[in-house]
Amino acid sequence: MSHLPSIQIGPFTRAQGSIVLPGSKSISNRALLLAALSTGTTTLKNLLDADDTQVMRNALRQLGLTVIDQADKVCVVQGCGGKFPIQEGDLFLGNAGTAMRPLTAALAMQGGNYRLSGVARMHERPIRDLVDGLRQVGAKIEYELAEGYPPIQILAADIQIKDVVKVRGDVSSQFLTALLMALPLVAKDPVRIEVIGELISRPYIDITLKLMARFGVTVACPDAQSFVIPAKTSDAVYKSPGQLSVEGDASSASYFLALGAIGAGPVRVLGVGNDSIQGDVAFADALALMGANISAGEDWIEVSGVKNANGKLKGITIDCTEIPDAAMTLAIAALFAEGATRLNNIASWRVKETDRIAAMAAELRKVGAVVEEGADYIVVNAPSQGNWKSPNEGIGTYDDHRMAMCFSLAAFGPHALIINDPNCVAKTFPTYFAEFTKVVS
Ligand SMILES: O=C(O)C1=C[C@@H](OP(=O)(O)O)[C@@H](O)[C@H](O)C1
Ligand SMILES: C=C(OP(=O)(O)O)C(=O)O
Repeated sequence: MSHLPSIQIGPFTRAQGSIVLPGSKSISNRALLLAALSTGTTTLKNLLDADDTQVMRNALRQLGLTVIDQADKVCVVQGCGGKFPIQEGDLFLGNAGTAMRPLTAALAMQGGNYRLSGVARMHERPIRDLVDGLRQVGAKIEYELAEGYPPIQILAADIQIKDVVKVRGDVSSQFLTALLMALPLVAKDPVRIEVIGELISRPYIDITLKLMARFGVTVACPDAQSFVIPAKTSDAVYKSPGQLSVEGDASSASYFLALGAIGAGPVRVLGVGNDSIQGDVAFADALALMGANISAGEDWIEVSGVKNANGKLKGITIDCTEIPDAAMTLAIAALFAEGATRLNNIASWRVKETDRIAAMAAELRKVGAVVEEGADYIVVNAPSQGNWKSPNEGIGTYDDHRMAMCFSLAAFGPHALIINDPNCVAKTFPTYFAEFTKVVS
């Protein structure tokens, strides 16, 4: 997508309306890979159409899969029964963690030769814990540039499955997700994956387990740190469920829910609700703690203003380990809150699309907020009366879709705001600004 240098938006005072959410990135990329690895044909409905899912689809096509995009966000995948038709390739995976990490593990099980690379930032995002996990079962993986980071080369190897595979879970949950999805391809006997140390972003593991179950593989969880993959009973482990509907993206929902609170609402998101399998729906609970008026049904959530007597949100202290992505939206909601908002346990922000703690602190300060940042936390105090600013150079977005989407909400301050490189939203939500414009005034 072409990159618009910048846009000017706001100032806005009202937000009202409803939005049909694009499909969940996390569910879309898992479903694409599992459909590719399974026997049978899978029709995926409401698949996210964005950069992250495009690189996954392209990679699968390069590996010899038939992946057909149809009208109305339907995508049909013909599964290969576990063995990719093409056993070599040079795959470009952009900045999609949900493509890079799971594909690394699935390809390491294939016995072929592959190279995986991405954009410059992807080459600064860690993958060592996953590679260490895969090496325990005999995978041959080499780092092309810096040790511990993509690009990587996967070399043909004889996979020797072990009873126990250990993986660290404190840098990214995507390493465990990748092992969970890949090891059933080779498990002649049950394999136990043991998580060493803390497991962050746990709700994403639950998404993985639920989707694997939809494709016929049930993982047992004897305790919070252990996952037992069953022995494969036939050559093809994953079986297509036929059809799968992708929920709306709960992280994308967070911007509109926050709008409903700061712009009086009501703003309703359609596509996620009480029945969601995504951890980021808990963002609505965090917003409720700040004083927002929330209601929800099976597949919708609505926010209509704030119930606090002074009509303002109030600052909270909250552990964000389970909602790393939506937590960024809390940092922006803090601009409209009375009292400090402290987000704890967000160390993983530093290894995502950009160093999100540093980026968030720098740009929040530009609009006048008083910010304290630490290794794994951020404290945000709203600009005091008369101290809101609108930087002439614009708000930097650091090629991070969430920075652009978050800072669109800062246009509810007293000034118009320039957002630089707004098209970086294409990673997960290409139509974000068009949808945003429909609900704000
Ligand atoms: O597995 C997933 O779909 C994701 C896991 C999370 O990453 P970490 O586990 O690295 O926190 C999240 O931030 C990312 O956007 C999507
Ligand atoms: C961290 C994110 O992406 P990724 O899937 O690339 O890790 C994100 O979307 O906020």
